[in-house]
Amino acid sequence: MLLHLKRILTPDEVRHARALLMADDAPWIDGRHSAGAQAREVKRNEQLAQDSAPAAELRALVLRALQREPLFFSATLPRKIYNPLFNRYHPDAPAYGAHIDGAVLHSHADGQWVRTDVSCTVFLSEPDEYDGGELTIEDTFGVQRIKLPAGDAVLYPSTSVHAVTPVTRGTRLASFLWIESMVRSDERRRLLFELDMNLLKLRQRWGETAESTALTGIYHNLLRQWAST
Ligand SMILES: O=C(O)CCC(=O)C(=O)O
Ligand SMILES: [Fe+2]
Repeated sequence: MLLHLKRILTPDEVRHARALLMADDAPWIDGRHSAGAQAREVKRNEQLAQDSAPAAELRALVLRALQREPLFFSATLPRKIYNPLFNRYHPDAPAYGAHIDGAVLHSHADGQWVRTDVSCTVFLSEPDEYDGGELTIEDTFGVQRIKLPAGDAVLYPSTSVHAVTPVTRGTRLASFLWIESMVRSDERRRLLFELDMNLLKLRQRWGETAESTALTGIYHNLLRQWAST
C-alpha cells in the first residue's frame, strides 16, 4: 500500500529542520557509508552523520510528528521505528538508483534490530526548489512517481524496488525511516487500514451504531489474530 500523509510536520518544524540541515557546519557525509553492497553501486547522495547533535534533534522532531499522526499509526501499526535519517541530493550527489532496502537494519541510535516492513520518506524541500528528485516506486499498479510538498510524507512497502531520479537543479532534503509493523503482511495491514478508515467514515455519518460497534470488534479481533507484539 502506498499512502500520502499530508502535513506531517508543521510549517515551523519544517523551517527548523531546514535551518539545521542547511547550516554551514551540518555534518553531511557520503550516503554510501550506510548502504549494502547492491545499493552502494547506485547510491549517489549525502546523509547527515547519525551521531551528530543536529541528527539527534531532528530524529526526535520527526518521531514526535509521526507519533501524533493517527493515519501513520493506523497504516503502519508500528512495533519499532528505525531511527529517522536525513539525506540530500543535488547535482553533485544527484540520485539513488533502483534498489531494495535491507530487510533487517541495526540502529546506531538505540542499538536495536528492526525488520523493514514499511518505508517512509518525509519531504523537507518544496517541489519547485529542485528539478528531478522523484521517488519512483514499483508496485503492482506500475511505477508511481512521488514528489510532495515540504512537510508531507509517503509510506510504501519496503518490499518494493524504488529509486530517486537525478536532481539536476537545486537541492532535495528529506528524512527517511523504516517501520517494523505488528502486522508483517502488507496485504493484511491494508485490510485493517481500510476497515479502520471506513469505520471512521461510518461514525462520522451515523454516529455510533450497533453495526459500527460490531465492526470495531471485528477490527480488533483481526488485529488480535495477526499482530505480534
Ligand atoms: O530519499 C528518498 O526518498 C529515499 C531514500 C532511500 O530509498 C533509501 O535511503 O533507502
Ligand atoms: Fe531505499
